[in-house]
Amino acid sequence: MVAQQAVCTSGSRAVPAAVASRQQQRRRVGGMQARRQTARCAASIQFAKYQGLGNDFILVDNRHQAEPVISPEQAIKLCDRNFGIGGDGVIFALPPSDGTDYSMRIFNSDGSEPEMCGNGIRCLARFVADVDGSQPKQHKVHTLAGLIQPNLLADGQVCVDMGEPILKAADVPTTLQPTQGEAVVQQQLEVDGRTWLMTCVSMGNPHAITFGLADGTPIKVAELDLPRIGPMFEHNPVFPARTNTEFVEVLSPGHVRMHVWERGAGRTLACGTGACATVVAGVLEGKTERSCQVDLPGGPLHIEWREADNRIYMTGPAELVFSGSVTV
Ligand SMILES: N[C@H](CCC[C@H](N)C(=O)O)C(=O)O
Repeated sequence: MVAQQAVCTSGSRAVPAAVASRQQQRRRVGGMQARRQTARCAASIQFAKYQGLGNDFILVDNRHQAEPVISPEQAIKLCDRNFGIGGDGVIFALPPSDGTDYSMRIFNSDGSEPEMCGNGIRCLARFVADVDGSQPKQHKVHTLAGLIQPNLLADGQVCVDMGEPILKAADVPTTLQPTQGEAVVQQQLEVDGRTWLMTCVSMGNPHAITFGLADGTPIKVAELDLPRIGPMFEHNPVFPARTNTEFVEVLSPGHVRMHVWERGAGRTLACGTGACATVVAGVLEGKTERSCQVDLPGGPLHIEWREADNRIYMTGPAELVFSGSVTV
């Protein structure tokens, strides 16, 4: 995206001399302001494109300053797949906080800022290790969802300690009524003229998971019309912060298939926090084991909701696609 130059084109109609010279003066000043504006705004930014199961991100090493060098509005343009670099979001490595190695922030492709991104933090850990030339090891990352710890494995995969799930309805957040203590499990929700059974889980960001309808009809992911029904869940008033929505088909207690409509990014090929939330929901609903393979359109993630510490561990890939520079 090249910085916009203000281009003034003056009409060819005749005007009185006094007015013409005032107009000429204004044009001169305007031109200088435009050049100054362009000079002030234009900056060439180095980036790298990474993807985790096709959930792709523009990564920026922003550890030299606390504020992201790209604004949410610029992130929208950079994520555009025709007029920009293309991506599901922009992720920043920022200076450390509270004794961590670095911090993470992310802007979705709609410019909104989520608390956390599972595929994204795998990509970020790989990116930082590539930039620093460091060996595989555990990173401590400060995020809006708290401390998250990606571990770069020797086989190239990344295993992330995603912390504990948040189940209290008000903290997801959702206004759906709890059904199991403070948790919303298989609660009914009318969408698109059908009654869905929803389980709500936060991984720092909100997720609404459904395995099927109240009449017992199970999800068949191949039959979903996500572009049509996804926004009906994302913007539903029972989700005050909007929501990511996961549609899950059970293949076996240790193996599910999941398609996702993401808050602020729409249909993506994979969602790491969504896969974690899916396994939590599956266990709460008695449909899956705590250790489960989640098949997404972009590929599989392995998720374990460890009983011993109540923490969720996600293992999957993170790969460099290309790097470059962009003027914003
Ligand atoms: N769109 C999500 C953030 C990205 C999550 C997803 N890409 C992941 O891998 O967890 C939200 O607004 O909560």
